[in-house]
Amino acid sequence: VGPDTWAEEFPVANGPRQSPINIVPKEAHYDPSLKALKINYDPSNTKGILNNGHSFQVDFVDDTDSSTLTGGPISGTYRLKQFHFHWGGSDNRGSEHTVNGIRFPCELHLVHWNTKYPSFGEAADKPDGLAVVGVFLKIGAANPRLQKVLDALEAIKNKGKQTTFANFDPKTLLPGSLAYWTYEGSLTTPPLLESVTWIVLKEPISVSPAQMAMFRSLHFTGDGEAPCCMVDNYRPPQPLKGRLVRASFK
Ligand SMILES: NS(=O)(=O)c1ccc(C(=O)NCc2ccccc2F)cc1
Ligand SMILES: [Zn+2]
Repeated sequence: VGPDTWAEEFPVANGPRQSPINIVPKEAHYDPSLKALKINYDPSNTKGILNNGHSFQVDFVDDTDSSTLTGGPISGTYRLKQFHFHWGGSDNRGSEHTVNGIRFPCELHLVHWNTKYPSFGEAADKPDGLAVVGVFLKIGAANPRLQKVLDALEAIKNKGKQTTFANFDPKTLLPGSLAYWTYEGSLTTPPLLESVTWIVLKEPISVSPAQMAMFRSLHFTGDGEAPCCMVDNYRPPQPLKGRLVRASFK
């Protein structure tokens, strides 16, 4: 049921480009040819918020190029599909990527698909199909931009619940610096497809302990089931298998 059993049904779980990974900054290669990230999101594309039973996600209308990611390590235009988070049962764990073995309490993923393919579903199994921007959350002051998302959670406490969520600009969740590490990886949940160019921002954003408690108030379980708090929905770091991690900064 957890990450240790996934290889039985999804053999790619032991593949050559699995995610997440532990990032060792000293072993990352600064690549001066890496471009700056270009992120343009249209808040009116916000479609709704859903408890999918393993996280919650905010979905976006992705039938036009109005919310896109370009530049950085990618070529072409990738459209924002959704963003979601991974978090722990306590503040000492929760992120999927780690930095020098340090785990953050939470990690944000902004999921984009390559418009050279007709849809997310078509892009999801191509080696250059997806690009996910990862942002670490670090315990500190309450994050007012995050609070708007967290205020919607009481309406989607249980698996399968969804509600309207409008006019949210995910760009407000990004840190001041867009400096990043990048490597070729995979989805971190089944089907674990090896189709993701990972772009992990170096600078974390803040989250308060009270805000972390709001993440942990969600349930993995559906209405009528014995409630089970949604926590520790992260996959631990996977073997690097010789992959290069590049840095956009010195
Ligand atoms: N944690 S993450 O690496 O950012 C991640 C992002 C997206 C998915 C996803 O869309 N899964 C469903 C799915 C997968 C493949 C095809 C269609 C799907 F709906 C899973 C993991
Ligand atoms: Zn994720």
